[in-house]
Amino acid sequence: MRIEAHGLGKRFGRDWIFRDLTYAFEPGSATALLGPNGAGKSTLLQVLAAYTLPSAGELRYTVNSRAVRPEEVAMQLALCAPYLELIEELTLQEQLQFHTRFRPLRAGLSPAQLIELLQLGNARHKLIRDFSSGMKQRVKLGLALYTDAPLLLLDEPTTNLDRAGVAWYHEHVAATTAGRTVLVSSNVEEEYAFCGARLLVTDFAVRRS
Ligand SMILES: Nc1ncnc2c1ncn2[C@@H]1O[C@H](COP(=O)(O)OP(=O)(O)OP(=O)(O)O)[C@@H](O)[C@H]1O
Repeated sequence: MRIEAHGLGKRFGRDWIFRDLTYAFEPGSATALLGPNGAGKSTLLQVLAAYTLPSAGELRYTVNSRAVRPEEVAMQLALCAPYLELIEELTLQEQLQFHTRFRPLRAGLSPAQLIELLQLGNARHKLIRDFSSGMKQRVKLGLALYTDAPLLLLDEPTTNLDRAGVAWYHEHVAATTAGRTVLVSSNVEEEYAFCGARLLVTDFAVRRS
């Protein structure tokens, strides 16, 4: 997916979080959205995902030269973010089956195959509620990486992962990002090191005099 932002701005009340952001995110590129806590990385990600309306400027989305309306973007993206919840009352297998009723996985992958890729075969019948925070993060990441979508959004992707989990993340990011438009909102160098482009949100902050 190509995302073109022209003069993009977002404010909450009277406070501008960023302003005058003009940038093109290209298919096959991975971009890190960087900045200190509270800079507006997650807000920018949500505006680009068309989850939140911008306060100024325009966004244009295209997939294979076809224009995509903002309300259609949700079905073209895969997202892993701390504010996105799994369904605690389902088992892992039920969660993946539920997800694939609405969104297919890449390359015809089945929920059972994804459970193997997640290395969570022993937990397939366990309730998500009883998963550790690192196990939940691995499921959220696996669903985002392996959902068939041209836009992949990762917000603080290695949250709660141990060393083995971070290694799993690197292996599966490398296997799934080719050809997609990837945005990573992060403060942790090792989770966005693979990104070829960097966008510092504070470059678009509104200075107060
Ligand atoms: N719905 C909202 N209403 C009002 N202010 C908001 C809202 N969402 C975010 N903000 C404010 O916007 C600013 C940017 O927040 P955001 O979460 O985008 O930052 P961030 O760079 O992702 O931070 P972190 O690194 O801590 O995750 C913060 O000052 C935050 O309080």
